[in-house]
Amino acid sequence: THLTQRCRQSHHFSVLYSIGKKTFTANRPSGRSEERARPTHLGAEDLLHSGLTGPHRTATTCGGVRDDARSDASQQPRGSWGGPRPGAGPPSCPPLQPPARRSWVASARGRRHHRCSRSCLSGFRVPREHKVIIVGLDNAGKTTILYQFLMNEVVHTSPTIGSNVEEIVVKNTHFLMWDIGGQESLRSSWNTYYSNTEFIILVVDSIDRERLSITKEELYRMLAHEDLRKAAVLIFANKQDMKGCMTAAEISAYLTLSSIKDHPWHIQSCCALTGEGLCQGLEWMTSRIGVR
Ligand SMILES: Nc1nc2c(ncn2[C@@H]2O[C@H](COP(=O)(O)OP(=O)(O)OP(=O)(O)O)[C@@H](O)[C@H]2O)c(=O)[nH]1
Ligand SMILES: [Mg+2]
Repeated sequence: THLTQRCRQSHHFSVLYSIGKKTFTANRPSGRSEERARPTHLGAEDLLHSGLTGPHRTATTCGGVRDDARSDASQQPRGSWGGPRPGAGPPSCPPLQPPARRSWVASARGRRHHRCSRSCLSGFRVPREHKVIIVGLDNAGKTTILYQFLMNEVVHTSPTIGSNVEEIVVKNTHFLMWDIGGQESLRSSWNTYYSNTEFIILVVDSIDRERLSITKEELYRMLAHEDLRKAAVLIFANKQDMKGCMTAAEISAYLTLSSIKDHPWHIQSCCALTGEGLCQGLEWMTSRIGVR
């Protein structure tokens, strides 16, 4: 049952079925692992106040919710399963009960299954899903963040080839989150995920100063794309546990976020390993729903 649930959520429905066992278990290659600094204490209060928001004016051109927004998985490119490896320590299936210490709920149900049971059995209206893409350079922590949202724990990851998709429910708001592989060779295909996107989550590795210029290029390329004209941007300054990391304010200055006037944006420092800062980011997203 667990494997079936996981397969329903994955793009690789048929591939995983053909495997039939947990042979997709693999750890991140050792070359990708990082030496972790001893986590510094990041209080929830610190992180709560370590976010910056823009644009600083009446948001008449802000994206908010698009009426035509539909999250249709069938329109999306097929990608490889680069998500957490169920045999690598954490449970192979998300918990069916929401995590107790967060106010939001991660849905473990596959989208198709979810829709069918709601509409066929109970007659409730199918909740509208808000499409989110999670982008950023490789090794930034995108997949780790996605599964922190979903399972409230750290999973072992391997570089994502293609994408992972999960439904996250926050205070009755349904987000369909696409975590897209960030390796250089994959970035040119990010645009195939853009249609109907309401939120961009850009994950920055706050210790990776050398590649921040590449992140900046990618950010402005995305903002110029017609399909993302109305998208709001949440920037996660991830890996705040690492010694010598850049602060959210430094990253904001480098990325010249204050110059972005035509997209609502918010930068939030976080640590995907502890989950600190992630809720604040999600709260900003939910606060944008319905804002025009
Ligand atoms: N120290 C620290 N390590 C982190 C944090 N978030 C993620 N990592 C580690 O960073 C590495 C890369 O994480 P992933 O989530 O796989 O990165 P990704 O952005 O999905 O990478 P691609 O799939 O290749 O695009 C893993 O070893 C994670 O454990 C964090 O907040 N702090
Ligand atoms: Mg990944």
